[in-house]
Amino acid sequence: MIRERVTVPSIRNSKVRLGHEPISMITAYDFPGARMVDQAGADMILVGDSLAMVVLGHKDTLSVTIDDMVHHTKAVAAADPLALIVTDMPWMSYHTGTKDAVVGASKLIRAGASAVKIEGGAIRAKVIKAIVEAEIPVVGHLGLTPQSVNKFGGFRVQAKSNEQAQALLEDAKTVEAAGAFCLVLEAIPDVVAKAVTNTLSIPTIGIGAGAQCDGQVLVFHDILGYGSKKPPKFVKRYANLEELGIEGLARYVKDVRTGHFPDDTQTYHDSDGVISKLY
Ligand SMILES: Nc1nc(=O)c2c([nH]1)NC[C@@H]1CN(c3ccc(C(=O)N[C@@H](CCC(=O)O)C(=O)O)cc3)CN21
Ligand SMILES: CC(C)C(=O)C(=O)O
Ligand SMILES: [Mg+2]
Repeated sequence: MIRERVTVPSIRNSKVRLGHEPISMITAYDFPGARMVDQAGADMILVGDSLAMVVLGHKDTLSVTIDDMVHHTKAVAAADPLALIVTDMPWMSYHTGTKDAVVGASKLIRAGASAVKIEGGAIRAKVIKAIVEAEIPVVGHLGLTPQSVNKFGGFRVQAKSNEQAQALLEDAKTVEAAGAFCLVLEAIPDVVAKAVTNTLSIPTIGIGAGAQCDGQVLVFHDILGYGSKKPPKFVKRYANLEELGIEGLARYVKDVRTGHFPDDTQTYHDSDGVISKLY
């Protein structure tokens, strides 16, 4: 089967209950990463603000700016993936008013994203609406919204009480009504994600939200075992890139030290014999 370019309408229509297979989404932050994700056949690439943590080594996602997200979106878009590129609106790029939010979102679109992602429910309805009205597709994000880390007092599983679960369902309806075309659900009990998935007509994409969502997303570095920090419970590791990488790098270091690199195949010669005496 020839893979087609993934579009916003094709994702919007991908509810599992309508017979579609689950949506697969993976983060990428640069050109080689985007190539790998696209060649793996993922439907969507998320240029996540998790970039702050997994690429830059910071303790949370609050340090990255709209300019950082533009920079990395350009690198991902340079891979010209068939997967749909969604870029996170970073912290404080949509909290200061709808105009700032729309201008910020437009920068991400000009950098090569096809949609932007916004964390939060009812409190962000106005801003989601404004961006959608500017004809920029929006992905919602509820549950463990990492930009709320200081409010939550850490990266904690959300919607664990009946009251909070009901509030999350209401937020999800509000995000859909505001015009989002899909919704990420992060670190919530599976029963809550199931209720949201069954209630909404836009697809849900889970990360630590159980198997009932219309899709799944994980961080590139978590899937590949690239980066040494302990990943969250919801991660399944499919490779150990760090181990593989260290092994390759160590062989290079050893070859340099023992004089086995470079050899003739990696060396240029004066093949025309024109270089005689050099002083
Ligand atoms: N590598 C990585 N993977 C991610 O999925 C990810 C990031 N970084 N950075 C941005 C956010 C932050 N995320 C996180 C980070 C930590 C936990 C975590 O430690 N969770 C605990 C449960 C905490 C509790 O509720 O008590 C766990 O053990 O899973 C969860 C999500 C998800 N995102
Ligand atoms: C974890 C996903 C959903 C995300 O927002 C990110 O990678 O920044
Ligand atoms: Mg994010």
